[in-house]
Amino acid sequence: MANDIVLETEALSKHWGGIKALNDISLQFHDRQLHGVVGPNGAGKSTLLNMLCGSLKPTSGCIFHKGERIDTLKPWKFVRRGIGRSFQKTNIYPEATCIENCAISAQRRFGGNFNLFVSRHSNKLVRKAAEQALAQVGLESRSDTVAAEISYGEQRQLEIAMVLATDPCILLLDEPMAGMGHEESQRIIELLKELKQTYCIVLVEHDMDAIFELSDQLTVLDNGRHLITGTVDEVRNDPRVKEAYLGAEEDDAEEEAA
Ligand SMILES: Nc1ncnc2c1ncn2[C@@H]1O[C@H](COP(=O)(O)OP(=O)(O)OP(=O)(O)O)[C@@H](O)[C@H]1O
Repeated sequence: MANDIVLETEALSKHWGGIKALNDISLQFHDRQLHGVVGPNGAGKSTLLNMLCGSLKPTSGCIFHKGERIDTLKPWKFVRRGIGRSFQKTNIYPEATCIENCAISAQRRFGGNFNLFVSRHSNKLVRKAAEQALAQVGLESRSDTVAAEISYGEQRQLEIAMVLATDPCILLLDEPMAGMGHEESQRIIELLKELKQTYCIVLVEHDMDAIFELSDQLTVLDNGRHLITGTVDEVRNDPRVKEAYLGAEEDDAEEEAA
């Protein structure tokens, strides 16, 4: 195993009854690279992320983190190992300030809960981690603003900060640009370009321009199957990919016409 592979799946499958949400997927994710995952609706992208962060157990197959098998571990152990995940829908506490949102996440790194018995030292560490995470995404000026009051784009940035506050080495990001305008997406693209110099990032995203711009490796899933993994150019020119997407577009057009 090349030593820059930080996360690996081997013949990973998730079946629900007769539904093969993901079937026999073997992938390697490298340190300091952004690995895009795309595919038509229902391809299995979120299912893959859910298994990579431990919240869903595979039906069969294995997941390795730095060569050690982890798919049998509890989800909190994935967090402790530095595997952090953001969600498709904004997952923040709207009534809490930005710094409090990050502190709640950072707390997971230090293993405690907010309570009267947390030491002053660990409170300081939590506060520092939260401040650092906010600064990483460029939201330090929003530190004391209630999360509900910042813009939608900033809320998505905050969600990335909340993952960063858990001190990850791997970021699993589920559609961080969903619902954003061009300018806001551009801000996230620049942020991810910077973050991928430090972290392994697995990015599920429907915005193809963003995925093409950001991905070092790109995987296409279709109907639970692995279609191809390669560079952006390799993937773009692959006839199977065009077919998977054109097929999907034709179906959409037929539905709209009906
Ligand atoms: N809890 C579940 N029970 C049964 N089937 C499920 C469950 N979760 C997902 N599926 C099915 O698994 C398949 C893959 O779903 P998944 O959400 O991973 O796709 P996706 O590529 O993320 O789709 P989208 O782009 O629409 O978010 C779909 O057919 C979906 O209906």
